[in-house]
Amino acid sequence: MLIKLQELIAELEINNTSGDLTTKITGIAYDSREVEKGFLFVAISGFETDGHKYIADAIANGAQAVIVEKEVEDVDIPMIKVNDSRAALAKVSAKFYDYPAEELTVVGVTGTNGKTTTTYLIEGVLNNLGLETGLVGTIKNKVGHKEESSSRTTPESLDLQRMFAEMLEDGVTHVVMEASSHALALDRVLEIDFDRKVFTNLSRDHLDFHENFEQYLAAKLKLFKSNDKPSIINIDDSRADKICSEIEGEVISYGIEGESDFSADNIAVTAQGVKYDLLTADDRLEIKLNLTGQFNVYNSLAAIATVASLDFSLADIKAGIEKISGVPGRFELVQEGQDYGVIVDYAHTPDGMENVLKTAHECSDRDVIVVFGCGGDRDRKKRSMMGQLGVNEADFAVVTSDNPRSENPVDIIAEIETGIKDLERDASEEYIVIEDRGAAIEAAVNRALSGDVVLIIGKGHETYQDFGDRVIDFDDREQARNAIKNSSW
Ligand SMILES: CC(=O)N[C@H]1[C@@H](OP(=O)(O)OP(=O)(O)OC[C@H]2O[C@@H](n3ccc(=O)[nH]c3=O)[C@H](O)[C@@H]2O)O[C@H](CO)[C@@H](O)[C@@H]1O[C@H](C)C(=O)N[C@@H](C)C(=O)N[C@H](CCC(=O)O)C(=O)O
Ligand SMILES: Nc1ncnc2c1ncn2[C@@H]1O[C@H](COP(=O)(O)OP(=O)(O)OP(=O)(O)O)[C@@H](O)[C@H]1O
Ligand SMILES: N[C@H](CCC[C@H](N)C(=O)O)C(=O)O
Ligand SMILES: [Mg+2]
Repeated sequence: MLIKLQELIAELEINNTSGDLTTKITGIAYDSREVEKGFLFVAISGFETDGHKYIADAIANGAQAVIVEKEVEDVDIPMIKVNDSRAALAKVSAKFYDYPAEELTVVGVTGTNGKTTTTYLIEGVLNNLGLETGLVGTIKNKVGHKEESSSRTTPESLDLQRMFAEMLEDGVTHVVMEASSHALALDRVLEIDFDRKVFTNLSRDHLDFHENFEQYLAAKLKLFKSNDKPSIINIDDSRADKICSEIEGEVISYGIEGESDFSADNIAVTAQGVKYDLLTADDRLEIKLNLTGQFNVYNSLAAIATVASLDFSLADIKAGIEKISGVPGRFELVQEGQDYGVIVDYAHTPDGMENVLKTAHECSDRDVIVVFGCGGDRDRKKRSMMGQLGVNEADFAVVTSDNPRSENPVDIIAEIETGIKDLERDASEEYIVIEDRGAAIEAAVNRALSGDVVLIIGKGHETYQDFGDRVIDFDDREQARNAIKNSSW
């Protein structure tokens, strides 16, 4: 593909340019290491380093032009100076791939918890309706006929536009994607005109990145303010009113507590799934999900409301959603014939942890043993809160390591324990610390008695453990399976 630089930058707000703008561009990169001959390099001032430092590397790799947001001297390829390189990247990427999102029906899901699950449910239902679907999110990216592994929840704008273009080529008509707060704040989804926008819930997370809760909310709000297409909103969330007040288009509400367009009644939770009556203005319909927990009633209501708003019948939606067997690493049961439950879940926020512990108790009247840690280089304040939840909401906790990244796992665990030590009672007998995650899972499994539930949370579908300087293969489900086999059971 070849495009004139002039055309590529036509929609940008430009401060000044230098060099020949009729130069032909063969591709775009925001990382100098990805630049190939004839590429446009977009220099971004990052959090860790600064793309402007790598312009010479980009040129050495074949860059034909560069977009900058800072004054740079001695660059002898065409240069375009803008105010905001990330926004410029989103715009040139959409242009380069000829605005593929405009040809697709794009559903964006945001919220602290439940994005992945809700996108899987929506995509699963649409797929069951016979549509060609694409999926972009934490677990994987389904790009037309192929699957790509995912390193982030929402990819960079350039990567997203490339995926959309490939999806279109493969005949995809509907794309369901997670829109993380990072993506919204960093303009990764800037040039996407979402057809439906879904809000799951808001609780604390990522307060290492967003300065405070209000900024976190503001990032999420960007999705709903982006256009006047319908928004599907969880009306039971305490921020729903604020979000609805900012929405210009139609609001379709769902919830369990308040009055809403899509609500649930007669909820019955078991380890295998949850059953409820779906209520709309015109219908009452029993829904039997293979996913469990009250939180999945919310996720499924969001999915049903979204697909219904795209003019599909509730009967077809029910048939589709009931076929979905589960989402990898989300309340995933590990069964090796043992007489106690072992569940792997991705809860990694206080809210997610509380919900999942509540659900585990609903599935068993015996003890719930939780295994958890907290990720390094992420929100530190949640650590003590999760420590308290571990001993307060479970019958026994095994505190361990998650992905320590650049931090020392011992320090992270100490911060988790601070919450426990702050409690008025002496909770020292209610938990143990085992830093090695595999050994922690083994200890929890060995402790389980008939009917108990071992809940291993935080890593869900992840198949690695990130120690910063090395990443090892690690899968909670596999570890649990081996621990069960090796136990006296
Ligand atoms: C905080 C954050 O989101 N950071 C993202 C951001 O990094 P940054 O701005 O700090 O980049 P940087 O490392 O300083 O580098 C600056 C620029 O120089 C470039 N560079 C760098 C080195 C070099 O040799 N040549 C070169 O050109 C880089 O490609 C970059 O464009 O832009 C980078 C390029 O797109 C991203 O890779 C990086 O994601 C990091 C890896 C990350 O961990 N992000 C996480 C926190 C994230 O985005 N999480 C959300 C939410 C998760 C959820 O709750 O589901 C997600 O959507 O996944
Ligand atoms: N609607 C919900 N409300 C609260 N907790 C939920 C909800 N849905 C899922 N959870 C819990 O949060 C965990 C993560 O769920 P999911 O992966 O669907 O969320 P996510 O928003 O995609 O997370 P991430 O931001 O890390 O990608 C689940 O394993 C479950 O414990
Ligand atoms: N997408 C989230 C997932 C966190 C999962 C947990 N295992 C951790 O590593 O903290 C993040 O990158 O913040
Ligand atoms: Mg996700």
